[in-house]
Amino acid sequence: MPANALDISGLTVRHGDVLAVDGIDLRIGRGETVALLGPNGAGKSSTVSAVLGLLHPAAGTVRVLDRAPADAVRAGCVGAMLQHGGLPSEARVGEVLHLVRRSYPDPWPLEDLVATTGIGGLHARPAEALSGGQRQRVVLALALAGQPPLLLLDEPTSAMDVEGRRAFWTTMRELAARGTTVVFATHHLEEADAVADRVVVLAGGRVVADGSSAEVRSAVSGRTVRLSVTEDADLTALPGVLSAERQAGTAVLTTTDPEATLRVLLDRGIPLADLEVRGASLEDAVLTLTTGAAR
Ligand SMILES: Nc1ncnc2c1ncn2[C@@H]1O[C@H](COP(=O)(O)OP(=O)(O)OP(=O)(O)O)[C@@H](O)[C@H]1O
Repeated sequence: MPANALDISGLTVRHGDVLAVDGIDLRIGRGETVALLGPNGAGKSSTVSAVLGLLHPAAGTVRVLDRAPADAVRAGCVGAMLQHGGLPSEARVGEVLHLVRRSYPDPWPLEDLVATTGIGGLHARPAEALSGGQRQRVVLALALAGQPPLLLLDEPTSAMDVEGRRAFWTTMRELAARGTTVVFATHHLEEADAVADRVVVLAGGRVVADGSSAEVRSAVSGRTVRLSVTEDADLTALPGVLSAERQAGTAVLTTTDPEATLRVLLDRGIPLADLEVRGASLEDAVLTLTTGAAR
């Protein structure tokens, strides 16, 4: 059995004149749950498309479970949810599910699949009559129908409500616990933080960070200090402070030395009302890492 679910070397993807992916190397081991993060246009979807064999790289190689992408897909090793994944509009959900399950040698048992993806009650519904979130759940069911060892998900929860998202990530955690490799692109950084054991940050078609969420967050120095302040509070020349903003009576300070900053605030007689000190969030880290890196 191959050790890696994905082996990407020097992957370069062009769409006409646009260099979407600029020579990335990425190895993802079996059973990992990996979030692909980065701003619009960073190259996440293009990478996913190359892994699915939907486009030809301009350079580099992609191996999926030690096979060429199209072979891996044909062998039923990959389940995918794409941003623009279509469903035949007039076909009923039950029919599509039946057809897709039938094409796999060892399909996911129907009742369990329906319960897991929360699509009970949608069987007789034509695809065109589904809400955005329902459609995403049906597409998930289709992606899981063959019990693939690798799941590739491009913004899978973008149309789901809070409950749908929670259920979705619970399913993903269960799949990961069973050894499924899950690779997902998202703009919901709190989901990546909670679910992924590794995050890969892309910007301008390159990998700008790769590690656990804690590692990526720690690459960004600075803590955020928030406190309620009056208009005349002097926030100038505070030690350690990289940036200071006021937002409707709240001061937001980014500082490399919260203790020194707070000591001087106290010396100036500024009360530490509603004080909150926190480390960089994944969102702060991704913003810092990708600002200026995108083309
Ligand atoms: N079919 C296409 N034709 C021309 N340019 C494209 C095409 N698809 C993507 N691009 C360009 O390639 C670059 C990378 O796009 P890609 O969709 O891979 O980024 P992304 O990180 O998935 O972005 P998003 O978060 O907005 O989905 C962008 O500059 C985009 O405009």
